[in-house]
Amino acid sequence: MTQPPRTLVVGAAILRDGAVLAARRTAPAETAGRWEFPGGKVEPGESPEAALVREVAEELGCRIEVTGWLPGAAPIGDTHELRVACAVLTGGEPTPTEHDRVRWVGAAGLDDVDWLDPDRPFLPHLRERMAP
Ligand SMILES: Nc1nc2c([nH]c(=O)n2[C@H]2C[C@H](O)[C@@H](COP(=O)(O)OP(=O)(O)OP(=O)(O)O)O2)c(=O)[nH]1
Repeated sequence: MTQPPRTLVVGAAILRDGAVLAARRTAPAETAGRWEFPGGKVEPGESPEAALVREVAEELGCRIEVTGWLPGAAPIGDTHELRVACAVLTGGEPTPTEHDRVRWVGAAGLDDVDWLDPDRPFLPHLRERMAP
């Protein structure tokens, strides 16, 4: 039987000064305390880039510009999938409204962060983009 398409979740790897912004989730309980790329579900009729700009404005009160997508997509459970784009800040300073912490992580510290599992396959690609 054909499976229905997975709902796309997009995450923004916001890069500045050789570091990426990680955000710590507060809900739901299964994901609280784990770190992720800010973002969320793409709404019907919305482009992935527009979803990222919207979600980051909602979650962090700042503006970003998407600079390119990291390769691949990672399953989230049975129904969703994650794609991650690199982005740069174009206005404002990230101030979390839904996460309880944000932090800038350098390439050397990427593996030490307690990322959500679907985020991990993107880390080698991200490290390449962060190389000086
Ligand atoms: N935003 C984000 N979600 C991720 C990442 N990795 C990962 O597994 N997820 C999962 C967590 C959630 O189950 C799902 C995204 O849900 P969400 O709650 O952030 O999405 P949303 O803002 O559109 O929320 P909603 O109100 O529509 O539920 O994807 C990631 O790096 N960023």
